[in-house]
Amino acid sequence: MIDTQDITGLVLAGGRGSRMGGVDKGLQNFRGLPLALHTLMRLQMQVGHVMVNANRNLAAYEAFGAPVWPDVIADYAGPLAGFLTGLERCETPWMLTVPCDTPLFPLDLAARLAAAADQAGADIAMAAAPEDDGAGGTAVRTQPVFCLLRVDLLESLVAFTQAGGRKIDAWTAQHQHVVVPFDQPGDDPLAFFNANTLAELHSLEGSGTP
Ligand SMILES: Nc1nc2c(ncn2[C@@H]2O[C@H](COP(=O)(O)OP(=O)(O)OP(=O)(O)O)[C@@H](O)[C@H]2O)c(=O)[nH]1
Ligand SMILES: [Mg+2]
Repeated sequence: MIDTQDITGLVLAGGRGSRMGGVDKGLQNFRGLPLALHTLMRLQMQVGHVMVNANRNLAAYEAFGAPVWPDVIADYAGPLAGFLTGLERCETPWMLTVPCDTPLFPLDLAARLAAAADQAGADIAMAAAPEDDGAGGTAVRTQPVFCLLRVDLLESLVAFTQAGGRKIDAWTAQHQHVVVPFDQPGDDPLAFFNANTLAELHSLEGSGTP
């Protein structure tokens, strides 16, 4: 059994935030708190340890009280650069990544990913959730930035990124992985809605979901 206390949660806040006008997304206000702090608190109650990956305004992130690590590879190489940075710093056997722009993510994310990884004997468990399919319906899509992974995959990720790899799916496909759908009765349809623009952030802030 994977003990959720053996998981370190990593808040991914290292992006450019270009669709938000280039602001530091994690520091935008959400229900009275910086978005990344809201995310950190929601993650902290699910796992044993937490840390933050950020590339700007590091002092503001450090004020949250958790360790803050900037990308170990340069030039905003994408979320996988955050995975790599976290794996290098992680001191528990498992790490769970969560992006800072999806503040209503499930309160049972860590527990369900851990249970599925256990059951499948997998090294990686990723969430999947219903999304607009662009044709008036919904389709369940993998949300690869919600990723529980074994920390001993570090060497593999170093090799993948050194060879120029940047796509999360291309890397996870090389390992035993399981996809966990969060589309069960009782699952919040807004849980994986990510705010890429300020308008999206404000609409999420006003939703009834706690
Ligand atoms: N460490 C790190 N994280 C990143 C990078 N790019 C994106 N992310 C993170 O990956 C998650 C998903 O990112 P997106 O919403 O696609 O990108 P973003 O940079 O936040 O915003 P856009 O520039 O508008 O795409 C967010 O949590 C980002 O903080 C990067 O270069 N380095
Ligand atoms: Mg996003």
